[in-house]
Amino acid sequence: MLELAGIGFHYPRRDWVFRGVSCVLAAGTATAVLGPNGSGKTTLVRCAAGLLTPVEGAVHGAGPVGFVPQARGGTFAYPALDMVLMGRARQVGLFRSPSAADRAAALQAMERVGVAGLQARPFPTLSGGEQQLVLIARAIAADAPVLVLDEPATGLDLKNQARVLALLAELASDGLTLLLSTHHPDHALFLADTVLLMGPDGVQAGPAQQLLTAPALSALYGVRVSTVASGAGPGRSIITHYDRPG
Ligand SMILES: Nc1ncnc2c1ncn2[C@@H]1O[C@H](COP(=O)(O)OP(=O)(O)OP(=O)(O)O)[C@@H](O)[C@H]1O
Repeated sequence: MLELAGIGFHYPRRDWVFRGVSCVLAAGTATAVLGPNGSGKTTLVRCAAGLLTPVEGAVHGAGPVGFVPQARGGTFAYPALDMVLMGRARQVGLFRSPSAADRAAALQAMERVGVAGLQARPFPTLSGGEQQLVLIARAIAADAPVLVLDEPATGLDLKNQARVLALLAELASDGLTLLLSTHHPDHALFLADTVLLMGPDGVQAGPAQQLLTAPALSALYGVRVSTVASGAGPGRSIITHYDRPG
């Protein structure tokens, strides 16, 4: 469980990114944050994960949070398995080496995400999508009751997007609390119980099925969007219409 209690944030000497965001994220549910580039999704999920301190309001949570950042290269050439083992820091403790059980948990997380075959590869030599999957495995290996993911599908092909969505749905049904930012309204429709829409007039929180409508998404992104019936998830998919100029 995680609660955002009236949180607001601005960077030093900058305008507010958002204010007054309140939302209760129950165990066993997924919450998706949507909004245009620069609307504050990363800032919000970093506040929720405890990586940034809100300027006003507070984040209440019980227990540790696993965090999946956006994959952006890597400075140190650790093997992918060692990257995932870093997720076990809480279990390993300071000044100790990972146990066989920690290595088994890391490997199991990599298998779940489908990247066990990459375990010996230096992290920076992996493709963007492969790095993203390894970072997801690292957060799963942490065994935290709350998982916060910043655009987890970025850089993933369609099959890996489907794999990650299915895995996240499974983790939510296992009882984890999930919070993710996404540029894919379809993913939010499939996965999320609750959405936070970061619009120019503030942040709207509510049930995904009520807020993810074609008019609301058209207004949020400033493009023509419609919904079609589909067999997947809640039975609706989102179509974006690309207009040629002239
Ligand atoms: N370290 C920082 N210092 C100052 N301003 C920042 C910093 N990080 C982000 N910002 C600004 O805060 C606002 C929100 O940024 P944020 O990265 O949270 O948006 P986002 O919705 O995640 O964007 P995107 O979809 O492009 O990833 C933007 O105007 C951005 O320029």
